[in-house]
Amino acid sequence: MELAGLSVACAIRRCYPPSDYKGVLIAAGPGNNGGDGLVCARHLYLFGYSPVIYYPKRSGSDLYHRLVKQLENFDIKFTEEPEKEIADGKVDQIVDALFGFSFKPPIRDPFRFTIELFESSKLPITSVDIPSSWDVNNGPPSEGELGSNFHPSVLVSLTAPKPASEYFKGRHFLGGRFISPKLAKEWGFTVPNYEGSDQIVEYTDSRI
Ligand SMILES: NC(=O)C1=CN([C@@H]2O[C@H](COP(=O)(O)OP(=O)(O)OC[C@H]3O[C@@H](n4cnc5c(N)ncnc54)[C@H](O)[C@@H]3O)[C@@H](O)[C@H]2O)[C@@H](O)CC1
Repeated sequence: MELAGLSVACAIRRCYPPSDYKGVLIAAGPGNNGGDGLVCARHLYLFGYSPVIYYPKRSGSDLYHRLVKQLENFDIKFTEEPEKEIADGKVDQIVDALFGFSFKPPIRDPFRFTIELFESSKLPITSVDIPSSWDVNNGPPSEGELGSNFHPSVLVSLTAPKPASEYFKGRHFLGGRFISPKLAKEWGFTVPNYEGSDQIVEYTDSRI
């Protein structure tokens, strides 16, 4: 989770630098995808961004309490009103860390509101592992359903791209520099040649 969140922060740093996109709203869901978002928020802060976190359904586990505590130690702000942060001009970009591969439709509250916010927003959005509301295998919901108009500008696939990424049209990165060649072979993944201290590789790159 730590390296996954760092990978996402590195992709954001490459696409949307803090000089132009300082204010970041991180929408964190109740599972591990949300945990990646919480870790990402901490790294974004350390990279010079001003993160604000919307985390409406908190996990009760100790790991998540500790992630929240680390954020509080940096005085990183939590909000219950992400739409107000956007309306007040405090947000230049959004991180979608609501759901990853364990999402099962239909979307339940309070997340319907968040997907509507994503769909109506003109701000750049980076999705963690899978765009939230998309099915891990079949991609975006059918036309007319909530989420069918949600098309983030950046996707950071973790460990390996999921089938849904074939429907994605923006900048696509692979992150998660923690898989051993042995495990990759067992599971049929391709591990790219991450350069130097890089945590991500972009899918236009011959190293993947
Ligand atoms: N290789 C791996 O397994 C890794 C996984 N990671 C992250 O873990 C994610 C998967 O994490 P999880 O399995 O915890 O699951 P998710 O974080 O994808 O989502 C599960 C949570 O979403 C809720 N949920 C599911 N469908 C819903 C719906 N329709 N409406 C409202 N709530 C809904 C569930 O109740 C559960 O709390 C990945 O996508 C990735 O982001 C990374 O941390 C790194 C490595």
